[in-house]
Amino acid sequence: MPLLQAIDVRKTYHKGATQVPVLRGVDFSVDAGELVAITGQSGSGKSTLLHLLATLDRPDSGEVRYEGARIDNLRTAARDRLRNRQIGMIFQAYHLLPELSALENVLTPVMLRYGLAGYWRRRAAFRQRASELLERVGLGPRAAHKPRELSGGEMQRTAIARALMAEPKLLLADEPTGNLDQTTGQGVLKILRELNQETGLTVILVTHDGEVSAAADRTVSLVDGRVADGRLRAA
Ligand SMILES: Nc1ncnc2c1ncn2[C@@H]1O[C@H](COP(=O)(O)OP(=O)(O)OP(=O)(O)O)[C@@H](O)[C@H]1O
Repeated sequence: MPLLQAIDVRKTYHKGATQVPVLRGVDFSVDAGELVAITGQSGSGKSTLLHLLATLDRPDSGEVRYEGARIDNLRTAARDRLRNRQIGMIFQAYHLLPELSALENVLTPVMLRYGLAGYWRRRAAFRQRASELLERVGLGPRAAHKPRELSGGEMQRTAIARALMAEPKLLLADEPTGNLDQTTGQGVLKILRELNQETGLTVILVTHDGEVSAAADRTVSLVDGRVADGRLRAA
């Protein structure tokens, strides 16, 4: 069974009298352990699709399935639980909380999941894991820094550590290297690839960077609101 499936997913935006049909029947599936790149021209609907996969928005019709069960029609509480426990997300705008240190930002998913009392009981173990994740992305020495004291690449890596804190099975990333210079972007990509290989983390990332999609197992290309090809790359 695939980990994630989109079945005839459609989405049209309405702006006044104008209709913008973006997704016109998207079908694809991703198996556990894959690293898949979603590509397509600017405006082709990549971010829209990622938001639907992340249950941040709902399709007009069609289904999104996670481990075989529909997730496109979940109620808010169930959706929040799914996002908190199964799906990590990283965005181009890092959405770090400015008043918190890198370490505290990484800890926020477990605070949300377990509540402050629950967090407090297991605080030492959580802080240990958060520190290890920051080490993992090369930010051990920056743990106490606030976002404004971090570079773009460091903020992006903090966001990756945070996305992994709750041990998700699936990581969704919107242009994870988009704002970064080439070397830093390659570093971020390398981290995602290593996590994928070492822990079996499934990664779906949106990119318009050919180098990034070339590093993926497979590319899903959006053209005219549909998937153009699901070409398998040699391992
Ligand atoms: N909330 C919205 N209301 C109306 N139109 C929208 C909305 N969000 C996106 N669109 C339109 O939908 C289309 C797809 O947008 P989307 O952000 O999914 O594309 P993308 O492939 O991620 O683009 P890019 O590579 O430029 O980030 C665009 O034409 C955009 O103008």
